[in-house]
Amino acid sequence: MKILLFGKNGQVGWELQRSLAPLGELIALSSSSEEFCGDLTDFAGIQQTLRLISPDIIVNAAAYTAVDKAESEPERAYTLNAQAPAVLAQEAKRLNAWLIHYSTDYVFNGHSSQPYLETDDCDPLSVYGKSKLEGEKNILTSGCSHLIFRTSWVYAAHGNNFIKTILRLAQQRDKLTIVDDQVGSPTGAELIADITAHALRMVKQKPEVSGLYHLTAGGSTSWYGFAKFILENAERMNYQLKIQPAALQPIPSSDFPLPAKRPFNSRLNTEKLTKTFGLILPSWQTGTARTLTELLSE
Ligand SMILES: NC(=O)C1=CN([C@@H]2O[C@H](COP(=O)(O)OP(=O)(O)OC[C@H]3O[C@@H](n4cnc5c(N)ncnc54)[C@H](OP(=O)(O)O)[C@@H]3O)[C@@H](O)[C@H]2O)C=CC1
Ligand SMILES: Cc1cn([C@H]2C[C@H](O)[C@@H](COP(=O)(O)OP(=O)(O)O[C@H]3O[C@@H](C)C(=O)[C@@H](O)[C@H]3O)O2)c(=O)[nH]c1=O
Ligand SMILES: [Mg+2]
Repeated sequence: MKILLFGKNGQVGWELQRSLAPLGELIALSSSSEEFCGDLTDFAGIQQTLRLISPDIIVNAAAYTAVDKAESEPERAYTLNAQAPAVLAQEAKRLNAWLIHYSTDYVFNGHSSQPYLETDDCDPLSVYGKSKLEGEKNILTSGCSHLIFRTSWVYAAHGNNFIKTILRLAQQRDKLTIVDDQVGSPTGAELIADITAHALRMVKQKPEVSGLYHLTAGGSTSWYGFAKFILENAERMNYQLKIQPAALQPIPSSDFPLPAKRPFNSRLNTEKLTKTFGLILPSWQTGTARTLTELLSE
């Protein structure tokens, strides 16, 4: 089995390099790869790469993920998040290959009080969310076999994320205010990569699993709850903090204006995933604690 991975240096891409390696021949590309074009803004180059390699499975971990910057750079966000997946899907269809892709909780408006189902209506509030939703639709309508995993609040030891931002700010600032009215599930890139590999072991025997799945860690919290958990663990691990966990200040989103609007409710219902693939999803605290150990014991 030949697997072609795009976006190998991102949070999820990095972990996929590890989790997909035992499944077959893995070719992992970044935007600056030299032997094959891995730049998803170069559609002709990507098409050529796919035709030369002719993979059985295409995994797309590359994306435009700068949520606020996307508001002023919509063309680039749409190129990477909507049009590039369409090119990958067309080629997957042609090659009879599977396309594995990732999407986001930000496709929802967050007005619901329940965790969102795959069948719930989408209504993204931001350019990032809109561009990701268009990417999903382009894959669905292409007719290729696919797995689209919608995940949320991704962190990892490798890459940039909320955990690293909070650890840095807690060493620099005297005061830290964190929004407490947006809730979701912080999800480790390790978990996403491991579940991707698990699912890929099944697709050959069960092609009917093709579809869209919500994939997050278990449980939920607010960004404030996430930050507090990070600092409590960091303190226990003797990480020098200028701000103690109890000094973090919960605030409403309205007190933290940003260019992009975020959903208040980002919780995703993951039953379709756990039932289809026979999985149990560990709590967000388990993965976060593990990543903190990895980061702070270096
Ligand atoms: N981060 C999050 O909180 C969440 C992410 N997701 C989704 O999960 C997926 C993985 O996200 P995550 O790992 O966090 O993303 P990262 O931001 O960590 O990585 C994105 C990767 O995309 C690559 N990339 C950017 N531009 C290009 C390009 N022109 N050609 C090829 N690659 C490019 C970057 O590589 P390079 O540096 O080489 O340009 C980078 O490695 C994405 O689909 C994202 O939308 C979903 C929910 C939450
Ligand atoms: C740094 C910081 C952030 N915040 C708030 C702002 C925002 O509402 C929330 C999270 O901030 P961030 O900018 O880190 O997160 P954001 O970029 O919105 O994260 C999103 O990324 C994309 C790619 C996704 O797909 C989503 O699932 C989600 O993970 O925390 C504070 O309240 N205080 C702070 O000091
Ligand atoms: Mg961000």
